[in-house]
Amino acid sequence: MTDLSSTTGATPQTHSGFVAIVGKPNVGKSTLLNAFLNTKVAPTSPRPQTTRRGVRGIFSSDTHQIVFVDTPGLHKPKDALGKYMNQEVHSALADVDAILWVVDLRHPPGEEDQLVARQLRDLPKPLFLVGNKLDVSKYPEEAMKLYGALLEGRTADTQEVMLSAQNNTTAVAMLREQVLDILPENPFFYPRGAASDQTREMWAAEIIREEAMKKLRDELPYAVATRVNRWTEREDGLQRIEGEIVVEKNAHKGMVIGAGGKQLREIGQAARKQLEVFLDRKVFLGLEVIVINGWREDPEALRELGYE
Ligand SMILES: Nc1nc2c(ncn2[C@@H]2O[C@H](COP(=O)(O)OP(=O)(O)OP(=O)(O)O)[C@@H](O)[C@H]2O)c(=O)[nH]1
Repeated sequence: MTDLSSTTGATPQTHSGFVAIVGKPNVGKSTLLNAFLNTKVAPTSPRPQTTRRGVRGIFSSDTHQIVFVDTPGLHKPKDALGKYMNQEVHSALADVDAILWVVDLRHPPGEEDQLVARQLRDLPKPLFLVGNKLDVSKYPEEAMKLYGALLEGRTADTQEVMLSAQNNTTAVAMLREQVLDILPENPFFYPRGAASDQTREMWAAEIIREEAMKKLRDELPYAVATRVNRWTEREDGLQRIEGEIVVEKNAHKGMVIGAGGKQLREIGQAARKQLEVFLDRKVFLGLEVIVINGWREDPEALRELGYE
């Protein structure tokens, strides 16, 4: 990056743009986003399809701003929620200036990667193929070649990077620099200090959902949504947050609450701990489980829960 302002005396030109992070579920997209920003704006969990909304994370330097659009993992949809998630990916790709395609170097490409590659091959936008989980991959170079081959014939700018989003802050910072370098000349889209466009309530609800998804078994993790309805701050700094875990059937309610309320308590404790770390404040977290029948197939309920 060259800053001409010191030699010309002109106001420094700003560069900014939207960059989508795409890839199949569970490859580490949200982990990479959080690493780019050195903070937690997106939920991560060992379960695929944790991310449901195109969360935006924002990184700003003096002259450059990247607005990251973290997308849900592209997959074959099974229900209206799944369709919503895939649409989020399509619209993210149409609106961005560059794309980061994250792949898991532990495995060769599968059907879902081919699905992603098909969407990316003819897209006339700069692309970074990011081979992630380098720390735990046995044959990273071989895997990377196979992923690269899926893009054969692509004419737009394509760069390849292998790294570990979880453990390699230097490589992540270098990739961020490469992305900054290709941003078009634009005014900043967000204030310099902003890290995300989510409200604090949406952010907290996603942390609660992350903890719920980690604890729940079988299909249940995908049948829960979360929201935060009240957030008040006491004079001594205590944050009082009241949230709901939404399930789609009465029968699921007890499964989330667990015997004697044990499981709900554990979800609440884990979420509260995370919230306290990130807010650096004491948190009281009240959690309730409510039923909205068949919410995953109900457009109105999906809207109400913020999936629109
Ligand atoms: N060993 C290792 N694990 C990683 C790395 N990056 C991510 N993970 C783990 O991979 C899992 C999935 O990470 P996420 O960031 O939630 O993946 P995602 O692609 O956003 O997943 P979806 O929300 O399903 O689309 C988590 O358990 C992460 O801790 C890495 O570089 N190395």
